[in-house]
Amino acid sequence: MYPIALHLQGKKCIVFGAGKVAQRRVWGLLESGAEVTVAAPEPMPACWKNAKLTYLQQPYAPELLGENLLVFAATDDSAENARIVREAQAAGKLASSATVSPDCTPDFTVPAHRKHGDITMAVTTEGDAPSLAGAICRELEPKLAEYSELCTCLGILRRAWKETMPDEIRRMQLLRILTEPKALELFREKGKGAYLAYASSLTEEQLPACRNALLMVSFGTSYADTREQTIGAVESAVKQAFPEMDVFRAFTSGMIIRKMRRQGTAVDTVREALEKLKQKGYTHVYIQPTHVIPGEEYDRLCADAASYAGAFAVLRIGRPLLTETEDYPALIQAMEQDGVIEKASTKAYLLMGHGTPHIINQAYPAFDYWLKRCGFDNVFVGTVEGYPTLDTLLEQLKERQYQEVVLVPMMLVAGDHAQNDMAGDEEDSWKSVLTRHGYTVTLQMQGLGAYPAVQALYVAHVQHMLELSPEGGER
Ligand SMILES: C[C@@]1(CC(=O)O)C2=NC(=C\c3[nH]c(c(CCC(=O)O)c3CC(=O)O)Cc3[nH]c(c(CC(=O)O)c3CCC(=O)O)/C=C3\N/C(=C\2)[C@@H](CCC(=O)O)[C@]3(C)CC(=O)O)/[C@H]1CCC(=O)O
Ligand SMILES: NC(=O)c1ccc[n+]([C@@H]2O[C@H](COP(=O)([O-])OP(=O)(O)OC[C@H]3O[C@@H](n4cnc5c(N)ncnc54)[C@H](O)[C@@H]3O)[C@@H](O)[C@H]2O)c1
Repeated sequence: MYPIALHLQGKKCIVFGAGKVAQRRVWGLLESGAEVTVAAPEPMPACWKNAKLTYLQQPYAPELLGENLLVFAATDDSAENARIVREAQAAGKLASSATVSPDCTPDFTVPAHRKHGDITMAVTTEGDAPSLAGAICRELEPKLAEYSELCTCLGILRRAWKETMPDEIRRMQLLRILTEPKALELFREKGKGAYLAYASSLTEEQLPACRNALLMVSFGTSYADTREQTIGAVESAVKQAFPEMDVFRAFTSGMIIRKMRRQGTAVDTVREALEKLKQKGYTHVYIQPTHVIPGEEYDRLCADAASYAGAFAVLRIGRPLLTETEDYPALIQAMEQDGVIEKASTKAYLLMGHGTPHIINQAYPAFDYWLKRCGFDNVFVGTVEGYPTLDTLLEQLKERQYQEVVLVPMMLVAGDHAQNDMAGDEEDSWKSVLTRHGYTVTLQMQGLGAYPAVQALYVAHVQHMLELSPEGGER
C-alpha cells in the first residue's frame, strides 16, 4: 500500500452504481474537480439533479470504461464489482471495488478522509475496518480544523520567504522552528497575531552561523587517561581535518555514561546529542562512529539516528573502522606504519578484539585472514567474547616456535578489557595464561585510537561520508 494524493482536476472518472456508496464517491470526485460519469440501471437519483456529471442509465458494460482514468465499482453485486475491476485493469485503468472478494485485487482503496482548507487527512485500514478509519477521522477532525488557519498562514510566509530569502537552508530551519510543538501551542493559545509576531522575531534573530555538526560516537570508557589518548585524540584529528565542522561527542554505552556521571563528567547519549543539535539549529549532521566493527552498538546508533531523520536537512552516518573490504588492509597498513605490529619478527603478536554474539563477529577471523594475506604470518587475532578464543590462539601458537608474544588491544581504547582481561594479574587473563604456557609476554598498552595512522583512517571515513551524494549516501 502506497499513499498518494491525486490531483483529479479535469480527469475522467467513472462510477458504476448509484446507491449509497456510489453517491459518496461521486460527491468526492466532483469536489476534486474530476469529470464524472455514472452508470446504473435505475433513473438518476434526485440528489444529482444540479450536479455536473454525465449519467448513463444502464448497467455496467465494458465499452463504458472508455477514456476514464479511474474506475469505481460500487454496485451491490460483488461478482459484478470483481468483473468490473478485472476488465478495467485489463484496459490499463486503475480500479477500486466497494466490495472485497477473493477473486479481485483492486488497484486502490478509498480511505476515510476529511478536508479543512488546504489540509486533507486520509486514513485507511486496508479494508480491515472501514468504520474504524471513519472513526479515527472523526476523532482527529477538530485538530485539522484548528490547524487549517495556521496552514494558510504558513503557506503565505513560505511563499513570501521563497522570494525574499534566497538561503534555502535558513528557510527550512525557520519553517521547522515554526512547526515545533512550542510554536503550535503559541498559535493555539495566543492566536494568529502572536504567532506571526513570533515568526518575524525569528527572521530578525541571528541563526547559528555554522550549521554543520560532526557527532563522534564512541562506545566510551570510564578510564580517563586512555579516553583522552584514544577517543579524544581521534576527535582532535577529525577537528583539525575539518575546521568548518563543529565537533561533538556522544557515547553509546549507557553503563559508562552512568559511571562517568557518578565521577562528575557528563557525556551525552546519541539521542541527547541529536536533540541538542536540533535545538541549536544545526541542519547538516554527520555521525562518525569510532566503533571498530558495525555490531550491536552500531545498529543501535542507526536506530537512534533514524528517529531523528526528519529533524535535519541531512543526517548521515559514517562507517566503523572495519566495515568495507578495503578497511581491512588499510587498518593493517596503519598498524604497521605506527609500529604496532612487525612483519617477520621472531615475536608473535596477539591482537585482542572484543568479540560479539552479533553476526559481524566474522570480522575478527576475516582480519586474521587479511593479516596473513598481507604477510603477517606472526600476527593472530583473538577475542574476549567471541571467536577466535584464547584457546584457538594457543593451538595456533603451539604449531609454531614462538617464545615471545606481544599482547595488543584491537580495541579503540585500552580500557577495562585491556587492563584486566588482557594484562591483569588474575589467573585467567591472557597474560597469566600465556605466561603459564611458558611464553615471555610483552604488553602494548595503547588503544588503536592512540595511533596517528589509525586516527587518519577515521578522518578518511569522515571524508568519505561527507563526499557521498545525498541520494546515494543517506542512511
Ligand atoms: C472509509 C470509507 C470511505 C468511503 O467509503 O468513503 C470506506 N468505508 C466507509 C464506511 C463503512 N464501510 C462499511 C461500513 C459498515 C460497518 C463496517 O462493516 O465496518 C462503514 C461504516 C459506515 O457506513 O458508517 C462496510 C464495508 N466497507 C467495505 C465493505 C466491503 C467488504 O468488506 O466486502 C464493507 C462491508 C459490507 C458488508 O458487510 O456487507 C469496503 C470498503 N470500504 C472502504 C471505505 C474501503 C476500505 C477502506 C479502508 O478500510 O481502508 C473499501 C474497500 C471500499 C473501497 O475502497 O472503495 C467509509 C468511512 C467514511 C467515513 O466515515 O468517513
Ligand atoms: N465502501 C463502503 O463504504 C461500503 C459501505 C457499506 C457497504 N458496502 C458494500 O458496497 C456495496 C454497495 O453498497 P451501497 O450501500 O452503495 O448499495 P446500494 O444498494 O445502495 O446500491 C447499489 C447500487 O448498485 C447498482 N447496481 C447493481 N448492479 C449494477 C450493475 N451491473 N451496473 C451498475 N450498477 C449496478 C444498483 O442499481 C444501485 O444503484 C454493498 O454491497 C456493500 O457490501 C460498502
